[in-house]
Amino acid sequence: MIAPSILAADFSKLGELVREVTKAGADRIHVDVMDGHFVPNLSMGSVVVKGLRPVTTIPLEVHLMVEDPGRFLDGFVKEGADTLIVHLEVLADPRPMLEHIKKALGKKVGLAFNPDMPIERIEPYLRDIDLALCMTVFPGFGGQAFIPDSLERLKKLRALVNEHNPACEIEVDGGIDARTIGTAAGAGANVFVAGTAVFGAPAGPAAAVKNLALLASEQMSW
Ligand SMILES: O=C(CO)[C@@H](O)[C@H](O)COP(=O)(O)O
Ligand SMILES: [Co+2]
Repeated sequence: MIAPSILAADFSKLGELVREVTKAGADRIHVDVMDGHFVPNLSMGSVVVKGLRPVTTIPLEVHLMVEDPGRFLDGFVKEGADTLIVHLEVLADPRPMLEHIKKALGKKVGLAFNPDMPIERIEPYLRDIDLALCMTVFPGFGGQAFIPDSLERLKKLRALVNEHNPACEIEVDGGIDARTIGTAAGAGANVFVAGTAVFGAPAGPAAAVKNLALLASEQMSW
């Protein structure tokens, strides 16, 4: 599955671009939310989800790179978010929030973690989540290079997901492009966030979505 990240889109044409990737077969839209504290950058809030909701029928997933995600969940749900992804780094005890998103808010829940988080730390929560978001760059900016060590981490994560919750998706985020998507798929990922590789593609976003989906599907042998 391909999840174009709108962080790399031309915001003056956001609706048009989201319509284009939807038509090209994108599976979900990835919305990067940054608070300037958890990551050294600011991005967008629930008003963007509100604007995009009528534009596309595919799910909108919100990647909350914020220190205090609990403050923002209701707002994103109200505006039409389908999946809420929170970072393990900011949660002393993740379970109450994971359960709140799933049971009280009735939304899909993702748990994200940075490239320096030991994979074993995710294991206790795999049964509580719909999606494990393995960062393949340090969060905060689009256009960074995929960290090669991520491949070994993905293999470990795939083994743990298969053992505990095979329905849990493994999403990769950061530096995913035509050169890296195949190896990430081969190592165990099945959802691919791509910002620059979609919205900055010389051939255009629609062609990029189709090409990335093809390259990933050829390598998913696990
Ligand atoms: O969460 C983030 C960055 O913190 C990502 O979702 C980026 O937006 C992906 O951008 P590319 O690396 O694909 O350009
Ligand atoms: Co993201």
